[in-house]
Amino acid sequence: MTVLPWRFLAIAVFVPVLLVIAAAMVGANVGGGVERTLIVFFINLAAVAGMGLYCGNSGILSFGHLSFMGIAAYTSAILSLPVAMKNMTLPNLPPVLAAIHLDFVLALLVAVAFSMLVAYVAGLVIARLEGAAATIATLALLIIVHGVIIGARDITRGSQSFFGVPRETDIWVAAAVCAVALVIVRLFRDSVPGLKLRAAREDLIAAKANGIGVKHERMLAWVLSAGLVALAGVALGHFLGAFSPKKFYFHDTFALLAMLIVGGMTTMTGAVVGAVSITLVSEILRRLEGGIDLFGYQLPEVFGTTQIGIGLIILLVMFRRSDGLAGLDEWDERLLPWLFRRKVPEGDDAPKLAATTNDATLTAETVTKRFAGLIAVDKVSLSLAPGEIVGLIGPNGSGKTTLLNLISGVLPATEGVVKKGETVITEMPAHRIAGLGIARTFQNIRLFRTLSVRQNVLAAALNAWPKRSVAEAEAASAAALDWMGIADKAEFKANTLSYGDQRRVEIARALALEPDFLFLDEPAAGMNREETDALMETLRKLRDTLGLGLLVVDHDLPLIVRLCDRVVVLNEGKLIAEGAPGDVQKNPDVITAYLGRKRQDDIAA
Ligand SMILES: Nc1ncnc2c1ncn2[C@@H]1O[C@H](COP(=O)(O)OP(=O)(O)OP(=O)(O)O)[C@@H](O)[C@H]1O
Repeated sequence: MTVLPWRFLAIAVFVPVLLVIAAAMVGANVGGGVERTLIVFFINLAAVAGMGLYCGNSGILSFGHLSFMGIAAYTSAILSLPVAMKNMTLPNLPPVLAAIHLDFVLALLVAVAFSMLVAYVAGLVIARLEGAAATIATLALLIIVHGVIIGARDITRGSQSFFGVPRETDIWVAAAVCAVALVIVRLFRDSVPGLKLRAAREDLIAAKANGIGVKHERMLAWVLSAGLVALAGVALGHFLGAFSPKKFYFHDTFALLAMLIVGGMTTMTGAVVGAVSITLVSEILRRLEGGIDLFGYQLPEVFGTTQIGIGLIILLVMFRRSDGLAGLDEWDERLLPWLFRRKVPEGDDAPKLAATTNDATLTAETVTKRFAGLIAVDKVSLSLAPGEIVGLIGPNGSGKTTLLNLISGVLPATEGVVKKGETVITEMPAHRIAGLGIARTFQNIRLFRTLSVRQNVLAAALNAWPKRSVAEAEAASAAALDWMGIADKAEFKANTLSYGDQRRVEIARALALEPDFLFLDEPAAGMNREETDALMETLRKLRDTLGLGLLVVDHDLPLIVRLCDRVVVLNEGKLIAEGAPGDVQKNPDVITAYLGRKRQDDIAA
């Protein structure tokens, strides 16, 4: 399922496919060295794009993908080797394998499927890991697979060259492999799992708090990307005709990673730019490495020039453009931005957020949170009814944000129970709690910074429960943006907006989940008085129109007093007062603890 209309994506993939076909035609006509270089280029590009599908969308760099290239190349080679040849070169091959002889296409399909199966098994561990741990695990995978290939001598000829592989990869096969990889990578980026993964890549905590659980999406990206790299591996094996395990180890991992990093690993465009740049630079440096004649002066051979040169290019790109030469946008997003502008119906046809039908109360019963020696929240009980606006106040460090984190599942409670109606949600992961209709914003704005405003909100809207279609989620997103008055900024990147607008996007993102309860952590921070008043008006309207229960944390006391039906006061993790804003304001404990003696005098005056 894609989050962009198919006709847009058709344009986005049509151009690169056309370029691949054009390049293949040139290569086929010119022949010789150019054709060979182009074949290798297509195969490398397919592999880099495949790696980018996982690395770019998840934000996790992988050192392990060459293992899938190796697994696929060996599998396809063994399956397609003629039986007589196998008897001669692999006398100890298990009988089942010795008797099999598949044609190229069938061998390719089996090899890719087998590689994806291995990826799935490895993914049970790797796809659950985050950040550096995941990257290191992929490195371990590369080493393990390399060891297995060398160790399985009867099947792979160990570290010796595996030869006699039918040479089936011509320029058209390589071009087809490349085109398939580019199309799948581009489509995945704007698929529902692709958008969720990219959101989680930008901010995992915010993603979870907006209902985005990425376990399945990460596994899907891992297995799909392994499949594409495997496809490239089969093509490579049947192009070379002979290879050894070192072809699928560190040296080539470095070369492909260089393409990925230099081009930019988050896009298909980046894969193309990276593959073109590194191929060109490698070709030039390789010639230099062998020593060249420069205007009659013979330059000496300098071994290692290619590696050093590529290393320097990586350094330079990281220094000047850390997102890679192609940046974070696809070519179509950059050159054809009008493709992505959406017309939202207006007037009576304008999309609307549905009013909540929830009648369950949210309750926290004696919840406690201990951080090592510190008790941040100490046996606090709190309730929030549908349609109620509750203010949560207290001095700095009194435990307000921690309490929101406990109820929304961002932090596990040390003790206590949180329930929505009769449903206990204390042990639930944050994304499931969000799916149950409990949405929130953060004190330190947590947007998916490099995604557009529309994508930020849509990524959340897709997780509302019961499940809805992309069109319904888009309608909810448009309505949420309209509520917060930022519909006209839908195509802006979130990190380009003003502070106030970023806060509004965060609220719109939470609203797009069509929640029953909404927690706002300092929603007016950074807004001027006019903006704060407008926000208050919107929040009140949200309650009146949609029936939401709102829990608002803010240091702006006039806002809290004017907005809230009830106020809860924390001090040093303990609940010290609760009641109508007017009563709480006069409570001596609150005045002492929260406002201090000086303000006490001010208020009395
Ligand atoms: N992850 C954490 N690890 C250790 N201590 C923490 C953690 N999060 C919060 N604390 C501590 O818990 C206490 C309560 O912090 P919390 O952020 O909930 O207060 P707050 O009332 O929201 O403060 P503020 O108004 O300044 O945002 C503070 O002493 C804080 O330092």
